[in-house]
Amino acid sequence: MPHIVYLGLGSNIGARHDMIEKAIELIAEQVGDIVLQSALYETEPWGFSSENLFINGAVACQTTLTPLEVLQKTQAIEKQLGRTHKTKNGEYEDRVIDIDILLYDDLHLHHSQLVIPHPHIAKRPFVYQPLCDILSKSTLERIIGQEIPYNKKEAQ
Ligand SMILES: Nc1nc2c(c(=O)[nH]1)N=C(CO)CN2
Repeated sequence: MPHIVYLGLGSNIGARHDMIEKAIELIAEQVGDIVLQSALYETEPWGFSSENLFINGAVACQTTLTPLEVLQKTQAIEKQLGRTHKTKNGEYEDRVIDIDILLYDDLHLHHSQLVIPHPHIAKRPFVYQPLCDILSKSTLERIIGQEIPYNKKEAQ
């Protein structure tokens, strides 16, 4: 039975658009067909300071993998694309590529390595803006059980 996994993508150093595109190609090969793809947005670093703006996007991917298998694949793809480590002292830092699992169908999962839905969707515009390109805000709010402070028309 196929599932739909929503992934968030971000890059703020190097060839940012190329990195995101390359990540999407590898996701299509290793996780499953991309069924929807958001616009790419240039965003201010959120939660830390850096002069390097991010490119953020999101995709919906049809997969037969389990959530933990998706995590293994996306972490392997991050490594393939040159990501060396996740964080330094638990603080955010510049990164060539970041792939986050945002949603997996309407599953709620609490695992030591993985929490789904991604716990910070509702407070991170760089996550919910692209996600709302490919999923209705009301569906997203129903799945996460929280309201999203977002108005697509005002955001143009
Ligand atoms: N704009 C933006 N800010 C961030 C991002 C990101 O992808 N985009 N990722 C972070 C850690 O995951 C921390 N801050």
